[in-house]
Amino acid sequence: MTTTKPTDWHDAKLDFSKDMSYGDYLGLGQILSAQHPLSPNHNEMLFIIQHQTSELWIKLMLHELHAVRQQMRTGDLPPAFKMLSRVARIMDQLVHAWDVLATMTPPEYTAIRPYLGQSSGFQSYQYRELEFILGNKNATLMQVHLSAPENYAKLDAVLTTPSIYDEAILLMARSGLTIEANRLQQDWTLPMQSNASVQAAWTQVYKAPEQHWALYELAEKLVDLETSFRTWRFRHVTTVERIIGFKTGTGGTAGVSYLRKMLDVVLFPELFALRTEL
Ligand code: HEM
Ligand SMILES: N[C@@H](CC(=O)c1ccccc1NC=O)C(=O)O
Repeated sequence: MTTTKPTDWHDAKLDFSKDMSYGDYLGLGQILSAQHPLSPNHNEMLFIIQHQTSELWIKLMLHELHAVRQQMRTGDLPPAFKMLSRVARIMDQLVHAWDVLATMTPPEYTAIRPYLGQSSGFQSYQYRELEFILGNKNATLMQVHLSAPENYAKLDAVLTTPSIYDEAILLMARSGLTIEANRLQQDWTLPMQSNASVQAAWTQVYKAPEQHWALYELAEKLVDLETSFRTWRFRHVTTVERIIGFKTGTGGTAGVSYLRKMLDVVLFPELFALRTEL
């Protein structure tokens, strides 16, 4: 008769007919059956999983940033700092993810591209929400989402309310720093515009950090996040140029030249401009 020797996994639970398992908890049935390549090309699985994992990480960034915005409204900054650090590390992870996608060569992608139709990352509502909640508002781009009312409503709620950066400015005003009244009651759907009183207030913070420590720390967390985001944009455009050259985008933009313009976006303009004054 053979006897089983006790091992490190001897007491491991093996029967999940009645109990919640790993896959049940994580909803793996749904997640792992959501890859549906349309082309016969081997590399399409990479393309799909790269985008799906990016969207999952963006979902987590949004989850964190909505909580950050709430904590900023109530003035509870230490938990917000921790969440902002997490968001910046997620963005760094997405920066490194470009290395995986860059293993796809132009002929490999060319075999997949005709199957993508007019779909494009340009239509990612989570990505647009990420831009909006950080302050890069663009009301025109809402049109893309008219055909999906639930996504439209969520995006509209973020478009029409103060961004994380607006909340930082409101917080500065509540802390006694002088901010122009117009900037505190503006139309929140407007694109980012630099404001002299905001820059002057941040400059005061940076010139006397010990008097404004929480705002100082918040500012540096935002600069960290913007730095990671800029790196993501840069890796996107360089990876795209490497794979499709200067072809127009499936989403209808000029492609690389559109993405290059996006490198000029500054999410928190005064935080960068003030550095010249220090
Ligand atoms: C082979 C890989 C990729 C190519 C060739 C590519 C190409 C492009 C192009 C040409 C655009 C401009 C819009 C258009 O006309 O289509 C665009 C936009 C965009 N792509 Fe990609 N992309 C790639 C991978 C990715 C990945 C992995 C993500 C991650 C989620 C992504 C997210 C986006 C987003 C969010 C936009 C909109 C950017 C904005 O409006 O600022 N792309 N992409
Ligand atoms: N805009 C890309 C297509 C593309 O990359 C894409 C298509 C469908 C789903 C996600 C995509 N990724 C990012 O834009 C292109 O022009 O090739």
